[in-house]
Amino acid sequence: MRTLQGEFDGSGLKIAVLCTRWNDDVVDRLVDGAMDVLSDCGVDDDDITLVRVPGAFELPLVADRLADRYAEDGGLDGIVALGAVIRGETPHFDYICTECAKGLSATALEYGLPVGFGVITADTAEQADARAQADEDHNKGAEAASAVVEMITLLRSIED
Ligand SMILES: Nc1c(NC[C@H](O)[C@H](O)[C@H](O)CO)[nH]c(=O)[nH]c1=O
Ligand SMILES: CC(=O)[C@@H](O)COP(=O)(O)O
Repeated sequence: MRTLQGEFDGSGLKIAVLCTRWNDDVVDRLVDGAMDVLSDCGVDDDDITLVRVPGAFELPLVADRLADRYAEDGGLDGIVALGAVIRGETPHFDYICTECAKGLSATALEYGLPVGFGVITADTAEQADARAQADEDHNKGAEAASAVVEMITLLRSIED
């Protein structure tokens, strides 16, 4: 039986980290978690581009624009999308979360580009805080970055 599995060797990879300004007290900790994982995987700091967008609703458009501009020429190997959407009084939360996830997934599929979904969707600030801890097992940014590196290497193994 043949098994295909990604690795966590990020040497030479070019990664874009997208993050929101909304809830930056949480999101900045997701960025820290993602950067720590990318560094641990051997991604060169000079090969990481950090892009800040207003909110989670804007993540897909910027992800799509980056993919369209850089994915084809080898200028981008993966995207880590980070945000924190915290439910309020109205259904606004649902629309933001749905469109954010749908849009990021559409870009991944359209360009064959790994996009890590590091967007916390929480009912309370406490839930969001619990998913942005320094411990990478409790940090959605670390989780998303790890998934991107693994997916890039897995997809390359399929192409071989
Ligand atoms: N409430 C949250 C938002 N709302 C803003 C939207 O994402 C968007 O920027 C606005 O609707 C303008 O288009 N964004 C978050 O990332 N997190 C939230 O909790
Ligand atoms: C998730 C959001 O958009 C947040 O701003 C909640 O806003 P609202 O209380 O108006 O639903």
